[in-house]
Amino acid sequence: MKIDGTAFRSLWLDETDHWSLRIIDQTKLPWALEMPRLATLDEVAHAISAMLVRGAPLIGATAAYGVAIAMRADPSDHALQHAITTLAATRPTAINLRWALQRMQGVLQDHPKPERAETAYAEAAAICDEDVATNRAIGKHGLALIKSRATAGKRVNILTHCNAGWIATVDWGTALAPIYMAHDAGIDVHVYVDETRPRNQGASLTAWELGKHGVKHTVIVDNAGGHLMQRGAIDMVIVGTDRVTNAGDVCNKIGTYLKALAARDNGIPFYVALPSSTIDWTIADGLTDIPIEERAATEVTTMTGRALDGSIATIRIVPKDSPAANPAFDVTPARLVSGLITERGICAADAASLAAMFPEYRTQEAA
Ligand SMILES: CSC[C@H]1O[C@H](OP(=O)(O)O)[C@H](O)[C@@H]1O
Repeated sequence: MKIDGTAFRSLWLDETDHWSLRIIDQTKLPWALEMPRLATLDEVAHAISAMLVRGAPLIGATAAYGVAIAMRADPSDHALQHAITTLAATRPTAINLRWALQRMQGVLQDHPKPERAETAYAEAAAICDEDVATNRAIGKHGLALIKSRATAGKRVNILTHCNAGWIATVDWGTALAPIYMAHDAGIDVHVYVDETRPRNQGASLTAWELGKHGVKHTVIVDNAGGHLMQRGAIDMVIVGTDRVTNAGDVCNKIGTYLKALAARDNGIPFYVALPSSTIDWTIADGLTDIPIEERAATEVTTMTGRALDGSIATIRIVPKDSPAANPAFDVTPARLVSGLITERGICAADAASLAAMFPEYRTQEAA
């Protein structure tokens, strides 16, 4: 995607030191565009756990380069296992992290040590290029859904939750890819952007992305979505996901389940956009088998933003002695999902449809 006319991916190898990684620090958006360099395994691990980079596919791609950076420092078996273990521990919910690390380990574990670094960088680059192509395909399949609702030039109003845009992936995004393509095709599309407390990925990231691309949008508080659906203001919902089970249960940012319930109650289609790397073929029941990340209470009790004097400030919004809980994801049962927008097409959220669309992945036993 472009930022003020310049083409960007969410991560890239440093222009001078080709072994280190450059990222967009998403904790600084939309106030500042900072692109720090990650040169060590620990710097990559911190960038993922502290959400400088976030979004399931981007977490996986960044971790893949984390393995490559580790291999350049030390290509030993011990260093490879340490890198895999360190990166796997950064965030528990997005399956793309495990998928990418298993892929890197599979390529490297029996590979000659002197060639491990070069091979690791090549595999990480392949993961990134595949992600861009996959998301472009998701966009095209999702575009058809939006087109079907743009009858007679009618504006299509779409609600999305959190950020599943190009900065949650290597490029294009998942839930936002169809929206970008609809906008570029001249369809009158408007997006209601859930702010997405407590990290405000919608207010800070989705709004920033859509604004940079010229897509009409309105930021709303998380609790307004149901009200807008009841009053006919929403034509469809498209969200991203961090993990889908082999039976179609969807794990996504906290609050997604409530939007799915409101959509079902109002007869509004609820779509989930995802690459097949986000499907966990080893589990069926999302409620019992997907680990839900519990993040720091301070993400709930404080807020960070730009003060009116232009400075970046963090303020407390909860009494000092009040405890806070911060589950970062929830699970939407497959029965509430209208369809899964994948790189191979629209798939019903059920085991048979997923197995038919991805026959090579047959349901697997948990590792
Ligand atoms: C394209 S995956 C986007 C997915 O990841 C986000 O989680 P986080 O911001 O915590 O990494 C959110 O659940 C999005 O839907």
